[in-house]
Amino acid sequence: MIHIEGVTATYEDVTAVDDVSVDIDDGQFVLIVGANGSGKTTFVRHLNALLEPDSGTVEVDGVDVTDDPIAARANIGMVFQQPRDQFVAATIGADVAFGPENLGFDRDEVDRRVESALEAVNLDGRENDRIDELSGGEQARVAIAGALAMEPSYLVLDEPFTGLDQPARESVLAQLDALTADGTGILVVTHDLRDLHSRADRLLGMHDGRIVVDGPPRDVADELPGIDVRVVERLNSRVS
Ligand SMILES: Nc1ncnc2c1ncn2[C@@H]1O[C@H](COP(=O)(O)OP(=O)(O)OP(=O)(O)O)[C@@H](O)[C@H]1O
Repeated sequence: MIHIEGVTATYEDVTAVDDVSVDIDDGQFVLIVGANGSGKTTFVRHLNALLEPDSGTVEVDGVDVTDDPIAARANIGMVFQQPRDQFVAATIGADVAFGPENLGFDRDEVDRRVESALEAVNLDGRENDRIDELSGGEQARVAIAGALAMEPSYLVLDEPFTGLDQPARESVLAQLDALTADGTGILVVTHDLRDLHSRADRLLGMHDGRIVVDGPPRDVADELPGIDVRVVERLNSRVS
């Protein structure tokens, strides 16, 4: 379980996350929505200690993530909005191997994880392809494979659909379905609820750094316009 208690995060005079407390159960599929600047990215970057809170704590399975950031990053994989920014190697295989290598696994275990992660995103056999020659959709899948190779309990994806065409979008959605079926917890930061609300167990809506909406997507649909989240399709019968 991820246990977040009283987390506040500021950038100089801006309070980006304001006293947030929330628990996220294992295997949950959670959407995190909110207007631009509501604090979503800052919030999720605390979950694996990429950012340290000014006050409050984040615990994963009872361990404070700032006490053991390496364990936190092994437990909570993160895929960023611009996958290009997170690649560390020139080829697919080297990039996906980087995380498990850093965790100190031996060659056989690294190879097994790379193979399994690439298979999961339908890029098996493409280890030697150059990342800069891939399409945007393929790059998104390499970024997901890089996170999967850590075999995390949770995968956090920040705006994973930005810039993806429909086939690439569907491929990422299929990937999320497979992970859900395997029991991996999924947290998706998104502006775009299309195809996602029916998959998610829970929606967290942020406004001015606080979580002000929390519930199953269908039950909270009519609270979304109040936090400037556009309801792009009918989420329940009361929304027009
Ligand atoms: N590196 C930074 N330095 C200063 N202020 C920042 C920084 N990053 C974010 N902020 C501010 O913190 C607040 C929350 O930003 P954050 O990016 O977390 O929100 P968001 O909901 O993810 O927004 P978006 O949907 O636009 O990505 C905003 O007011 C933003 O301007």
